[in-house]
Amino acid sequence: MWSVTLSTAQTPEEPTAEAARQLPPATVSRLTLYLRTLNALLAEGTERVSSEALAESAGVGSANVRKDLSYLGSYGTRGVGYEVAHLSRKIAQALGLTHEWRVAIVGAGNLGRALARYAGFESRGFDVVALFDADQMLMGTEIGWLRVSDVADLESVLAKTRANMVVLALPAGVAQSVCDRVVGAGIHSILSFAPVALTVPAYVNLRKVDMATELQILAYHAQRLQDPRLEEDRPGA
Ligand SMILES: NC(=O)c1ccc[n+]([C@@H]2O[C@H](COP(=O)([O-])OP(=O)(O)OC[C@H]3O[C@@H](n4cnc5c(N)ncnc54)[C@H](O)[C@@H]3O)[C@@H](O)[C@H]2O)c1
Repeated sequence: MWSVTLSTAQTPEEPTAEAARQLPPATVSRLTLYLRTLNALLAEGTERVSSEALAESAGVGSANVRKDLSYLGSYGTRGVGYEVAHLSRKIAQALGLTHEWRVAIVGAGNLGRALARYAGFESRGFDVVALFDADQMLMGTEIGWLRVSDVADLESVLAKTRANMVVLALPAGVAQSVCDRVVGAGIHSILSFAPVALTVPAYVNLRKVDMATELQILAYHAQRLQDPRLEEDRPGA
């Protein structure tokens, strides 16, 4: 499962009580939201932000913000709030975004192509460095600023491009065997869109994106809100 180990020994500002601290998964998710907001504030030259303003823009409660940021040793100052640039740096550090993340996408179909063309990854710290497929018709074609590489050369291209993260945008039937090769090539961070359970060694971080499951969860909540027996659960009730 995804987890972030926060090293606390990097700068004098980090808490020193523990060598490393694991952030709760919900905190990790919210930190990404705060970071997006903070980066927008930085871009417009805002220097300080209150926990209330940060909470509102991230769509969470301000108590959550204070708790989440306290894991990072950032407590803000009453009446003054948080310093935007400092907090943005701290969150990026906690999320490992100060590392160089070089992402390879395997599968240059509808999804892989859309991901390869998406310009928004770079600004969030992820360089897409390679795109693979098995279809010989696609070899060498340009998608975004990448040329499709043959998956037969997976290991050598991953090494040459210094990729350290892989996205699998493959049919379910081939995902495990490609995943095994990716792990064998030394990649420890994998994001899979394939609708299949993949097995990886314990030292590999595997995340699965399943939009259909998310939609089902949304449908469940929508249906609950329509149930007359649950009147009191409705917003504004
Ligand atoms: N999780 C989600 O929310 C979500 C959303 C959309 C699609 N998907 C899944 O993502 C995957 C890709 O979807 P798509 O619409 O792009 O499919 P697609 O059929 O358009 O693309 C799949 C690509 O994988 C390539 N491929 C097949 N075997 C390969 C191999 N061994 N090595 C490298 N490339 C290989 C094919 O040539 C093709 O270009 C599917 O499994 C789909 O179910 C998931």
